[in-house]
Amino acid sequence: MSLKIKNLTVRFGGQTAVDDVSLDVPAGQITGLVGPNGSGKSTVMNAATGVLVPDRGSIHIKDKLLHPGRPGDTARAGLGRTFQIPRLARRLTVFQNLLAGARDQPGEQLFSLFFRPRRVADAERSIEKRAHAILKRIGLAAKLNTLAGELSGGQQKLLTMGMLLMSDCKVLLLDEPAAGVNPALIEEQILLLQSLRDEGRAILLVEHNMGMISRLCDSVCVLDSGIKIAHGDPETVQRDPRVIASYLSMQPEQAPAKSQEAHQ
Ligand SMILES: Nc1ncnc2c1ncn2[C@@H]1O[C@H](COP(=O)(O)OP(=O)(O)OP(=O)(O)O)[C@@H](O)[C@H]1O
Repeated sequence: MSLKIKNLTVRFGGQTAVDDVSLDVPAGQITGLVGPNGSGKSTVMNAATGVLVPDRGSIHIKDKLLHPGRPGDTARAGLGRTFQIPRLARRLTVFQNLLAGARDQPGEQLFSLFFRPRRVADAERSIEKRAHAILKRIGLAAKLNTLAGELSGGQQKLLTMGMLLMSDCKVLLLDEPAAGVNPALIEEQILLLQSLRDEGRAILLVEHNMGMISRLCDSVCVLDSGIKIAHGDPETVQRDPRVIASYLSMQPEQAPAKSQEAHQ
């Protein structure tokens, strides 16, 4: 299942945050979305998830046009996202957070709850089984009873990815999964993302960590002031003079070299 963003333009008042950006996020690939702070990456993500209605352009999943401003429809179509700051129920356990990530649980419907109790119990057992398998996969099996708020930042990010897997999202938008995460957990994230790609999921990865981008991405799209200035394989893009110029004009704390240091 692929994601296509066509001719996206988003304005905030007089400011154009994203200017006629088109982007394909194919199934079975990891597509990077990079650019200096304020270049429009989150705005693209917000338009793709349907929480933001663009001034122009359209979003398609598996060639089906999505109606802007209807995030519920977008989620049902199989798209899920994580955030720079993980959104979790911090006072629930890791396992409870995962269970909350499952969609279409029959126990949520009063009719099923009262008149089809066996079906509800069977569904709950299968959801719990899936949650255990996902816990293993994200490396948090030993933490199932830990409160989500007590996990490290990196573990919280792994948990939010696990929640997307609970709802079996086929298109994953990941917002800076490596930011503030220790190098050992970044390695776990990389292995997880490679396996998700190999399963045929489409992944859009927003990340300042250029080491992670180079290792993982099949292609990279670079934004600068809302404009797409380059798109291609990571090596070619990093040698592109417009990309170099764009990053050279960044503040030192945003520059890719710093992210690479954090990665090493
Ligand atoms: N809700 C909003 N209202 C007004 N301006 C906004 C809004 N959201 C974003 N912007 C502006 O749009 C531009 C693009 O912002 P955006 O957050 O998409 O960039 P970004 O590349 O994700 O940045 P960062 O790397 O810091 O997360 C910025 O100039 C920002 O100030």
